[in-house]
Amino acid sequence: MIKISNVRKEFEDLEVIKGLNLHIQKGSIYGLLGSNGAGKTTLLKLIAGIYKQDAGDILINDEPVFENVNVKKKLIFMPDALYFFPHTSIQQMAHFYKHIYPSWNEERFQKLKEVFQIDVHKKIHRLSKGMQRQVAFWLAFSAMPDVFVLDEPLDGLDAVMRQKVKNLLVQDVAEREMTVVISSHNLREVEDLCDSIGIMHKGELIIEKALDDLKSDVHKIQVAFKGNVPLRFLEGLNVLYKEQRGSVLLSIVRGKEEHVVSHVKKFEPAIFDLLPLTLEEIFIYEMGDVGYAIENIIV
Ligand SMILES: Nc1ncnc2c1ncn2[C@@H]1O[C@H](COP(=O)(O)OP(=O)(O)OP(=O)(O)O)[C@@H](O)[C@H]1O
Repeated sequence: MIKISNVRKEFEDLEVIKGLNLHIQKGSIYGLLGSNGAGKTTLLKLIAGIYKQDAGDILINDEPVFENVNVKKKLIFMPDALYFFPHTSIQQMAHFYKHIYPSWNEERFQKLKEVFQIDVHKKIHRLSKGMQRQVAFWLAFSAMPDVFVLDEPLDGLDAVMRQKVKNLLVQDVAEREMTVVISSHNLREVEDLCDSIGIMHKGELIIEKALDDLKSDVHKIQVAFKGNVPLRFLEGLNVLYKEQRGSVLLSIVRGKEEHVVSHVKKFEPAIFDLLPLTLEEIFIYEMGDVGYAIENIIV
């Protein structure tokens, strides 16, 4: 669906995207994570055809996106800083969208009044930040895009509205295979929503995996032994991090769960817990691996 091959982008001699490759399946919700300044917004703007890459290809359904009306009429980009025409009402903006997006669904726009409950005659620039964000979603969902690219989209929405918007997103993915690319620093939200994850750092994609694979590959283990930790205990494990807290040894290990469990049990620990890592913990570990670490990653 979305295919990015060897893409590079520079701003004034600063290489912001460094030969990046990415493949996003149709009907997938792809979460783009990364450190500040990693290049996420730049990448999203390249995918949306707002920026032109200096090298490489960006294809949506096998067509280049930049200055391609055919692709852009089926794609919506929601930036982190929203922009609406000044002095325009929701109704007028809907009218504008109707002429831009051939798949605009007026019935859906009317129906979504029940969800968003804002007077369509209100001038958008007079609404609160969160309400403006609601209007952006309202218009986007009514335009029925095939591809929805969102940069930090849920910021500013209250918890109830966040849930409603997430439900609408998931519904569009399930019912008509909309493809979603979403960047966020809220990892819990990404964990709820996304099926695939890409982690960026300094213009590169350092990890790209299905969320389930990412989570089943790394574990947190807590063990305690009657005496000292047996000498060869850690040797058979792929240890990413370890920390002794009193008699308990906490470690993060990579590998299949069955292998980890059978290895640990051979040493007959007095206490043994194997816990899944949250996406937040995986993110922090992976960033640590590329030199972007904090002191203590076990929480
Ligand atoms: N229009 C621009 N002109 C010059 N430099 C830019 C421009 N846009 C982005 N950059 C630079 O590109 C780098 C990546 O910025 P980008 O906004 O893509 O990062 P990000 O991953 O979205 O960051 P954050 O998580 O902090 O929002 C930064 O060093 C930024 O200063």
